[in-house]
Order: sequence, then structure tokens, then C-alpha cells
Amino acid sequence: MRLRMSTGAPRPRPSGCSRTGVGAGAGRAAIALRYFNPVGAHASARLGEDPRGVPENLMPFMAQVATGRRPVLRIFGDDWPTPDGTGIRDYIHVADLARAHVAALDRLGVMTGFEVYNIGTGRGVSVRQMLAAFERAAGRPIPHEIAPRRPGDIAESRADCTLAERVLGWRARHGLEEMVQSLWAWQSANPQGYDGD
Ligand SMILES: O=c1ccn([C@@H]2O[C@H](COP(=O)(O)OP(=O)(O)O[C@H]3O[C@H](CO)[C@H](O)[C@H](O)[C@H]3O)[C@@H](O)[C@H]2O)c(=O)[nH]1
Repeated sequence: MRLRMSTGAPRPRPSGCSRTGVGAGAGRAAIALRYFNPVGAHASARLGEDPRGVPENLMPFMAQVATGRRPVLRIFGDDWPTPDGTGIRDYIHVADLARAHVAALDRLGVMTGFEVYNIGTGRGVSVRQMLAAFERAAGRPIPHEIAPRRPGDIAESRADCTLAERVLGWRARHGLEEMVQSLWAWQSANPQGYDGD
């Protein structure tokens, strides 16, 4: 199954709503930002993602395997209808996501009603492509194995960010290399997360 998301189309799983940021201005205007797959860390390497327990998402899990905190990355299926058989997602650097919020706040000052914007890069990256990029950034191989597909997953998800670009004047600036490099900078400086401080 291939999905190209347009603003207004529902995310394939309701849990996607948990990643939607909502802001309101003067009770008359609201904007929902539909996050795709936020990854990466602050350029200082002092702010990063430190999920509680075992990470469910690809990037924090991959980063923890790279530091040796977890033994192996399980790739959930290599038989998807994608060029390399692994799942494709639209990863967005958290710094770009932050800029999208600033653009949305500016927009709230000049609009009324409710608007929804996709926040991604519009480009799809497979699990294998992400793994290769992260191995380059970390300078080490990341142990991995093929596992069965994860229930509820889809083959591909990508954002159509045309509306955010046209109305908010926002578009992603950071590419894949900056996503993996910033994540690795944070994870290698904080191998046990914040609890390790
Ligand atoms: O250990 C892992 C984790 C993920 N993946 C794969 O990596 C890709 C990205 O997975 P993520 O979990 O990072 O992101 P998803 O977009 O698949 O899922 C996320 O977005 C969903 C909304 O669509 C839900 O919110 C879900 O809980 C949340 O994990 C997928 O192809 C997934 O199968 C692996 O191979 N191994």
C-alpha cells in the first residue's frame, strides 16, 4: 500500500494524532501541524530524544543499538512493495519542526478558523537507507536482522507540504545527513540518555 498524504487526508493510524501540535489565538483561530516522523537533535547535542523504556520508533532504537545499549535493530519486514523492501517514511528534523511552529504562530495572528498543515520534507527514506546513513554518521556498523512486519504498519508515508510552503512560507531545510549526524552527536554524548547525567 502506498500513501501520499495531502492536507485534509487522515493519517493511516489514529495514533498519528498524538504527534499533532495545536495552537490557538484569541479563541478564534487554531492550527494543527501534522508531524510526519520527527528525528534528529538540537545542534548543541544537549537536547535530544530520550524515550522511556524500550523505544518504539526507528531512530531512537537505532541510536541505542549504535551505542551498544541494545544488541540489535530489528527491521520490521523487507518484503514491502518498496524499492528495497523496507518501509518508507518522511523524516523531518526537529529543528525544522520547531521552525514550523514559529511560522504557525505568525499565521495565527492573521487568520481565523481552523487550518491543518503537513510538516515533512516530502521525501521518503527507507529503513535500509536510514540505516546506511546512520552507520556513516556513527562510523560503525549497526547490528540488524530482518523481523516480521509490525502489525498496523504501512509500506510508505510521505507528506505533501505544498500548503505549508505556500501559506506558512515554511519548508524543511535539513536533509538526511543532518538528521543522522545531529542524532548521533546527541546519543553518543548521552549514551544512557538524561538518566546517565
Ligand atoms: O525497531 C524498529 C522500529 C521501526 N521500524 C520501521 O521503521 C519505520 C519507521 O517506524 P517508526 O515507528 O519510527 O514510525 P511510524 O511512522 O511507522 O510509526 C509512528 O507513527 C505512527 C503514526 O502513523 C504511530 O504514531 C506510531 O506509534 C509511531 O511509531 C517503519 O517502516 C517501521 O516498520 C523498524 O524496522 N524497526
